[in-house]
Amino acid sequence: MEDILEVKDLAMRFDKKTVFKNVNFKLKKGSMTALLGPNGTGKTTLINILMKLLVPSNGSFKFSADVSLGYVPQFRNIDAEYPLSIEAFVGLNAPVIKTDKTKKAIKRQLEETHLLGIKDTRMGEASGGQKQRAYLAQALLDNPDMIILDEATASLDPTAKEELMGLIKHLNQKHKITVLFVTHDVPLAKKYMKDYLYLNHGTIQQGKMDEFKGDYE
Ligand SMILES: Nc1ncnc2c1ncn2[C@@H]1O[C@H](COP(=O)(O)OP(=O)(O)OP(=O)(O)O)[C@@H](O)[C@H]1O
Repeated sequence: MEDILEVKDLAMRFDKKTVFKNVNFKLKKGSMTALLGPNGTGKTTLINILMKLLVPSNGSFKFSADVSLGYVPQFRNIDAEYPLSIEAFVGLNAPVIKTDKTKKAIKRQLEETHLLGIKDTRMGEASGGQKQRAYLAQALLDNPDMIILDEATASLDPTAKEELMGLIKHLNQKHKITVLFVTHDVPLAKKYMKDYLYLNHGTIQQGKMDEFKGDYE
């Protein structure tokens, strides 16, 4: 299987503090990888570099040609008063004037993420799992080849976690979407992901998820 991402000698320093260095890895198209590591080891920093929100101090990375990336953040910045409906929120990732084609695409993603029945619910009053699926639907509007989820299951209850992960697995199997999933939840990663990247002590290791033996859980 072809690579979708190649990371070479990546390093990140903030002022004098080196977060990581010599980070090298490749991800295959259609792979499911957990990005693990203790707090503060640079998982979010690495994602921000891949999303081109940060410029690395050293090294380079390359996605395969024409790759479309989707990003699913944690929903923590949505407060109870947030006025938009789930449908309108998903549509934020589309032009303001919605053509019929766009409206259909939004409907399809609401269906895909099991939100169509509650599309008029206000985001502010949606449950954590529903909010997270709305972020996922938003990211899916771009028809991504790869999605990056940053601690998307943190603060969800067990049922919502399983539902989100089931959906991610379905997207991987049905649409061959490559998944990079940042998490602290090793059991969940063992259940749903195939490979791991483990960021610790300033560098990275890669392996098969069922063989992961990190010194933290
Ligand atoms: N803009 C910045 N300026 C200076 N230091 C930063 C900046 N962003 C992150 N850091 C530092 O880089 C280190 C890695 O942070 P990062 O948020 O990437 O870790 P993380 O592995 O995602 O942590 P967590 O699991 O707690 O989310 C931390 O020590 C953090 O304080």
